[in-house]
Amino acid sequence: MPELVFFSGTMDCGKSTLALQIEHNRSARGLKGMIYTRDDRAGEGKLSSRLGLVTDAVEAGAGFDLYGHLVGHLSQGGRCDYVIADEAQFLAPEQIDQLARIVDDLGMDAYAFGITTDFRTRLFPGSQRLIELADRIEQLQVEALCWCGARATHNARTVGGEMVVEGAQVVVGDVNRSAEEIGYEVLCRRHHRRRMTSASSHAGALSPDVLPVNGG
Ligand SMILES: Nc1ncnc2c1ncn2[C@@H]1O[C@H](COP(=O)(O)OP(=O)(O)O)[C@@H](O)[C@H]1O
Ligand SMILES: Cc1cn([C@H]2C[C@H](O)[C@@H](COP(=O)(O)O)O2)c(=O)[nH]c1=O
Repeated sequence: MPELVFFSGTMDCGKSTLALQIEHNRSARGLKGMIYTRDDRAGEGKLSSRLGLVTDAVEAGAGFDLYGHLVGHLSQGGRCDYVIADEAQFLAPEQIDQLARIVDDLGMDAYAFGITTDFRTRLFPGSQRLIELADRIEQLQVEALCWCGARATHNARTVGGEMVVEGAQVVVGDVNRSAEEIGYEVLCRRHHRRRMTSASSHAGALSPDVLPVNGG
């Protein structure tokens, strides 16, 4: 049975890398995928991973009909065996419904990748709809870590180095940005609640470079 699968996690946990791996493995066996994305950091019509891989994709902007686009592609003799949608948190709920329709009416697997919650710990509308509709929700195996070493479960936004909890829901950006820029950092819930980023906690590396000197 074809499935709508939501691969979710924090920023920087390897979602786009997995999307590219799924695409690579299927196309290596002669299958054809349709890749959608929206507002990738690498620019319009790109699906990029921090590991340096990037591929072309169809930009699914506001009002773009994924189901209609795919039916148009097929009716012009194009082939498609599966669908990938990256940055799916940015898709509108009706676009997620279109993904579900692709699965049910066209009989294709659809793999959606995205973060679940925003910097305020609120669901993105697209992610909420995926949670409502997906056949399966998969958490990525490679966990991103908070500066304290716990599993990172939340995304923090920083402005001028300070964590903020107010602002526009969508601001395209990245982790490890300089303090002057708008940036993001993944945190565990405890430190997100306490608004403690690695900078504000003065956290060093998780593993100290120098062993503690024994007083004797
Ligand atoms: N220099 C590197 N060496 C090894 N792995 C890296 C490196 N840079 C990034 N990564 C891996 O890539 C992951 C981020 O992948 P990416 O697909 O861009 O994440 P996401 O799409 O979830 O934001 C990091 O969690 C890390 O595991
Ligand atoms: C938390 C949060 C993130 N974003 C943006 C920042 C990035 O452009 C993407 C996430 O991409 P990734 O490949 O998963 O790192 O989302 C945002 O707009 N609003 C937020 O609250």
